[in-house]
Amino acid sequence: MTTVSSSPTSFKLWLAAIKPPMYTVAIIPIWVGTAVAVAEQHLFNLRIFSTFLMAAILIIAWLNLSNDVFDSETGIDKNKAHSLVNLTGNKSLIFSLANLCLILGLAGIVAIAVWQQDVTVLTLIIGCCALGYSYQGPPFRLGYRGLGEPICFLTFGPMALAAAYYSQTQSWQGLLHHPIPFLVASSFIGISTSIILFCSHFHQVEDDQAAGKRSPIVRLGTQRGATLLNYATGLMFLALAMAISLGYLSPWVLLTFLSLPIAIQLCRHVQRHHNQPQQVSNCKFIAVNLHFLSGLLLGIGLTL
Ligand SMILES: C/C(=C\COP(=O)(O)OP(=O)(O)O)CCC[C@H](C)CCC[C@H](C)CCCC(C)C
Ligand SMILES: O=C(O)C1=CC(=O)c2ccccc2C1=O
Repeated sequence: MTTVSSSPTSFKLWLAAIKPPMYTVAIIPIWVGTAVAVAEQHLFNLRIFSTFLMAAILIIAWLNLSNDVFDSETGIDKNKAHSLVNLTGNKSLIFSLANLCLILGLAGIVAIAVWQQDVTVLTLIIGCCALGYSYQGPPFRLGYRGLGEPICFLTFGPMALAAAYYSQTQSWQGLLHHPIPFLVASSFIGISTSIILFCSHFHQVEDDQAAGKRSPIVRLGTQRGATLLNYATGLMFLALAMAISLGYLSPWVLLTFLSLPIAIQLCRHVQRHHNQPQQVSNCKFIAVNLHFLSGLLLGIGLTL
């Protein structure tokens, strides 16, 4: 078990275990789902938005803390010094903290349901959490079968954006009349979030194989994984460009293309280092930068 000291290395390990940049995955779907509502219905409720944002951050904290707990049970994290379970040596403490985050996060969503007298948002978010659990928790552990990316697409894309949209509008009317902006925006965010998860597998092939985890990179190999990353990234921006040129999205959405250099940096980096675990290990954080900047700009573009 790793001993906890107060050296700079230990500080870095704690930072890597807590993963502050990863919390942007909670912010962006709420931001973009709300932006679609603002663009279509000219509605914005700050109390609902800020409550939803805090609840989403707590749900991501649950997801990450419980991931370390469940992974400690399969042995997949035995070489991972920046696992919170390895750092503290106290699995039940981390599990209790995870459950506290989930309860507080869901309490925020329940508050929205009570204020609005409507359980639609709560139902969608409970669905997201159940799918998040099925990714990593027993007896499902669907991530071990390579199903993480489709789950990630569905939950962080259409489901989370629909929940954020509905929390502002309390109606599906606008979406039913003009579904294209929602479909394009939610696919964009679904793909960019799945790219983060996809990139997190490149440097872990050996540990994943040893623990019986059939991640997409274990299944495809790193070279084909790098090629698939190019296609997924290209598709994301191509769909956006088509929706803008066909007049479904405002030209302001072109602002999103300011994040294209990060997409190019990510694809080049992975193409060059896909089979060098040490060098490719930071690609997940390039993917986080791409997801954050593109999502931020997409939300701004939609509301202008
Ligand atoms: C915990 C996740 C990935 C870590 O996976 P892995 O074990 O391979 O990595 P480590 O090496 O770091 O251990 C993310 C998994 C995401 C999951 C497929 C879907 C989660 C859905 C969320 C609950 C949705 C929340 C929506 C929110 C905005 C309200
Ligand atoms: O620790 C990780 O690798 C991830 C954590 C996380 O919360 C997340 C959320 C959405 C997509 C990917 C990821 C991770 O890869």
